[in-house]
Amino acid sequence: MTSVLIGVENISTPKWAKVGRKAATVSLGKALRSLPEAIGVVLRLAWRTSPGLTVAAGVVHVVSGCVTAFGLLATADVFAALLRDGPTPQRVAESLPALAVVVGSYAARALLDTAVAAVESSLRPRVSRAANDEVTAVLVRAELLAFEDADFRELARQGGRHGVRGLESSLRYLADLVSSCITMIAAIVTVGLLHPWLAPALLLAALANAWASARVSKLRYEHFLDSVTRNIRKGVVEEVATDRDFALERHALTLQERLLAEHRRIADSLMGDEIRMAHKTNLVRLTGRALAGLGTGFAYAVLGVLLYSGGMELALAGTALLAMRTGFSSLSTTTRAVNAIYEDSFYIDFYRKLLVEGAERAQGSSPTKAPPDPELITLDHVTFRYPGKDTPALDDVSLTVRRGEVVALVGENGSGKTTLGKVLTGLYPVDGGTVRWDGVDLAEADKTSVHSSIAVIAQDPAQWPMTARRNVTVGRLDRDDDQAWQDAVERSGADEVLATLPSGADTVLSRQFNDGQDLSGGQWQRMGIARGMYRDASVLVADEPTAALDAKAEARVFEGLREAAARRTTILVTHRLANIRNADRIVLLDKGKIVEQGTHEELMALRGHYHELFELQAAAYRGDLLSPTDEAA
Ligand SMILES: Nc1ncnc2c1ncn2[C@@H]1O[C@H](COP(=O)(O)OP(=O)(O)OP(=O)(O)O)[C@@H](O)[C@H]1O
Repeated sequence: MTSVLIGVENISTPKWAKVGRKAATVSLGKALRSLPEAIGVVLRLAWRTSPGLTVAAGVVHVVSGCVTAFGLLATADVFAALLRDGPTPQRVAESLPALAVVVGSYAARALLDTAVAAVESSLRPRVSRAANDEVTAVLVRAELLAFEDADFRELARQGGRHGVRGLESSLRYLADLVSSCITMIAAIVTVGLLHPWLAPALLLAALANAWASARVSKLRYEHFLDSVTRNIRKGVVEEVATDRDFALERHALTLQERLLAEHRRIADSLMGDEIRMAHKTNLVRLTGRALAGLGTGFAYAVLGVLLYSGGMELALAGTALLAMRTGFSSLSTTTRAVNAIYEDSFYIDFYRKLLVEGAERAQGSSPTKAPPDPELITLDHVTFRYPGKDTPALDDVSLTVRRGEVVALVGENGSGKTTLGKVLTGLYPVDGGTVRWDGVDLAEADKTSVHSSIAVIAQDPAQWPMTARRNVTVGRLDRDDDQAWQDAVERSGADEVLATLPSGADTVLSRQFNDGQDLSGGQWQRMGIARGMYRDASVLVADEPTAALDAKAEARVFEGLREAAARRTTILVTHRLANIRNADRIVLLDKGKIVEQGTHEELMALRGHYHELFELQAAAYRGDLLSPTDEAA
C-alpha cells in the first residue's frame, strides 16, 4: 500500500492561485483587454527606473518600425519601375532612386537594431533590479505575522520568482510588439490600398494565429495552476529528502528510499500532466496554423483571381505580394509578442498582488512612540489567533507586569506561553483587547519604537552567518561596549564556546564561508543568550533559554538573568519549574487562558495544577515512582 508520507495528498490551493484560476477562466476577449494593464505595470516600472531610456527605447522602436514600413513602400516603387512598359535599361535606371531608398532603409534598420540592443541592454537590467528591489523591500518591511501565513509566503515565492521574470520578458516582447505592429499596419494598409479584399484575408490569418497563441497560453497557465499544489508538495518532499536538517533522522529512520519513492510519485504525476498539456497545446497550434494557412491561401487566391480577371496590374501584384509576405512575418512576430505578454501578464499579476499585499502587511510607522523603559505592561482581555486558525492561541488574557518583576510563564505544550511573550512585546498584533505599555496602546504605537526596547532569547536562536563576535553584538549594532560584551559572553557561557573556536570571536559561524565553523545546539543557544544579554533591553523575553544547556551552564544563565532583572521587565518561559521558584510571579496557562498565578509558595499552597506539575518534576528528581494519576488522586 502506498500511503502519503509527507503532508497530505491534497494541500489547499493558495488564495492567490484561486484568484488566478478565476482570471484563467474569463473569456479570451476579456483576458486580452487586461493586457494593457500588464503593459502599464511594465512601462511604469521602466519609467520610474529611467525615464530617459524608456523614451529612447520607445523612439528607436517606433523609428525602426517606420523605417521598415518605409523600406516596404520603396520596394513597391522598385517593382513598379521595373515592371513598367519600356526598354529594360531605362526601367532599371528609373528604379534606381527607389532602390537607393531600399538600401538606405536596410542600412538604417541595421543601425537602429544596434541602437535598440544598446538601449534595451541598459534598460532591462535596471527594470529587473527595480522589480527585485521592490519585492525584497516589501518582504523585509512586512510585519512578523505575515511570515506565519503560508499563503503569503507562497505568494512571495511566486511573485518574486515568476513575477519578476515575467516583467523582464514582457519588456523584451513589448519592444518587439511596437516595431512589428508598425510594420504590420504598414503592410495591411499597403495591401488594403492595392485591393480592399486582400486586407481581410491577411487579418483572417492573423486572427487564427492570435486565437491559437492565446489558447495555448491559457492552457499553460491553467496547467501551472493545476500543478501549483503538487509542485509545493514536491518542493517539501525534496527538502525533506535532501536537506541537512533532516539528514540525521533520514538515515537513522532509514527513510531515504521511501522519500525517493514519494518524490518520484509526485514527479511522475506532474510529468504525466505536462505531457498531456503539451499534446493539447500542439493540437491547438495545429488548428491555428491550419486556419492561418486557409487565410493565407485565401489571400493568394484573391490575388490570383484579381490578376486573372485583370482587376490588378502585374506591377501592383508584385508589390501586393511583397507587402503580404512582410505582413505575414510581422503578424507572426506581433502574435508571438502579444501571446508572450498575455502569458506573462498572469505572473505580473502575482508580482502586483505581492506588492499590494506586502504594503498592507507592512510594519508601518506611527507618530506615537512607545515608552523606552515601561514601568507597567498591561494586557487587557487579549485574544490572539494565528492566521488561518479558528481556535485562539490566547483567549481573554489579562495580566499586569511591573518593571523589575520576573514573571515566569508555565504550562503544557501549546498552552500559549510563546505567543503571550510575542504579544506582550508587540511582535504580534492582538485580535481583541489591548496591550499597553504605561498606558500607550501597542496597536497604535510605532513598532520600531516598541521593538527597540525588547530583547527576545529564543529557544532556537537564529544562526547568523557572521563572526562569533558579530553574532553577539548584532543584538545592538549601534553599541560598542567591550565591558558589556565581556559580561554577556561570561553570563551566557558563550565564553567557553569562543575558547573552542580556531579564530576565537573572529571565527565565522557558517560553513558557507572559508574556515567557517558550525556549532552544536547548546553552543548556539549560548550565543543566542549572549546576544539577548548584550542587547540590554528594558523588556526581556527568554523563551526556554536553557533547554539545550548542560546543568552548569543553565545555573549560570539563570543567575545572570536574575542579576540583570532589577533594571528591566523579565518574562521567562520554561518547563523546568525548579529554575523559576524565585520568580516574582508564576503564571500558568492552559489552552490560551491564565488558570493560576502567584508566587511559587502561593501556587503550591493552592494545590492546583502548578502544584501537580511541580510535584511531578520534583518526584522525578527524588526518584519517587509517581505517576500523574497518583498525583492527581
Ligand atoms: N506559527 C503558528 N501558526 C499557527 N499556529 C501556531 C503557531 N505557533 C503556535 N501555534 C498554535 O498556538 C497555540 C499556542 O502555541 P505556543 O507556541 O504559544 O505554545 P507554548 O505554550 O509556547 O508551547 P510549547 O511549550 O510547546 O513551546 C498552539 O495551539 C499552537 O499550535
